[in-house]
Amino acid sequence: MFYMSSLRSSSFPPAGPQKWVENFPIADGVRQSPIDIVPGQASYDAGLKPLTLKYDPSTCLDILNNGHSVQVTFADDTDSSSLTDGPISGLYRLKQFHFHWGASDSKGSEHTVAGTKYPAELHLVHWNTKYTSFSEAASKPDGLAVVGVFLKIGGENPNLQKLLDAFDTIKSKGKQTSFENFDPSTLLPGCLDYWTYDGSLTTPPLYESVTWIVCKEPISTSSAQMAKFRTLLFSADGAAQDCMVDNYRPPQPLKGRTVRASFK
Ligand SMILES: NS(=O)(=O)c1cccc(F)c1F
Ligand SMILES: [Zn+2]
Repeated sequence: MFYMSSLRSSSFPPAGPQKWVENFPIADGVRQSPIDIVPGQASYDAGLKPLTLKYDPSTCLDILNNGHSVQVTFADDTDSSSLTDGPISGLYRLKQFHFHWGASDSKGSEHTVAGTKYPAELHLVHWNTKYTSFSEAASKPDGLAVVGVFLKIGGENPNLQKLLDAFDTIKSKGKQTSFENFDPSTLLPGCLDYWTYDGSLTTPPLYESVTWIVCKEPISTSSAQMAKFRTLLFSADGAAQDCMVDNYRPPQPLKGRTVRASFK
């Protein structure tokens, strides 16, 4: 079960990342995410294949404020939107994508690159079809593969704008609206060079079930577009307004893990 409910007031999630270990002891586990990626310490692996991402826009269903992020959900009853190759074996189906961002443009990403924080990070969540569902896969060591894409401040991103235009209708926690025919590949960078390592969900229940695939090249967003993310609320309609910002977990200890690079 994701995002255990809590009696506390709304914040990312109920209590900050420093408190999660109380209810989720795996928070201090051996393969926690995110991490700081140090390019000079990554190992180039010539055996790593390029990513194969095949997304069918007709599988796009809706956009949701789940009280922790904005999430776009996909129909995952067929292989129409999938990830293959890269560091994984088999086929993983796209389930959802969501974002993490900061209260200002100086922070917001979960992974960092040699200590550099980006203003936001996109996560495309896929589950291993050797299992029967996302829920079954979510707790298995090879259950999930998440593609992470950094957002940097630059020109306005017209593809991202399609999402932002829906935000006024999903301002508060629990709001969702139909969102059809969106192609998530329009949010991918031109170059799909990546770093990969074994990690976890970055939010409770923090399952150590994720093969992380973090793209080296960021996509662009404007400062005005980042401001739009910050108009979303952690809080539900009628509750005191709690701006949805800083919904990122800071980097966690590497604990001896190797980060591999698909590029020299
Ligand atoms: N931030 S995250 O990509 O690790 C993530 C969060 C919630 C559910 C997930 F399946 C997931 F992968
Ligand atoms: Zn995420």
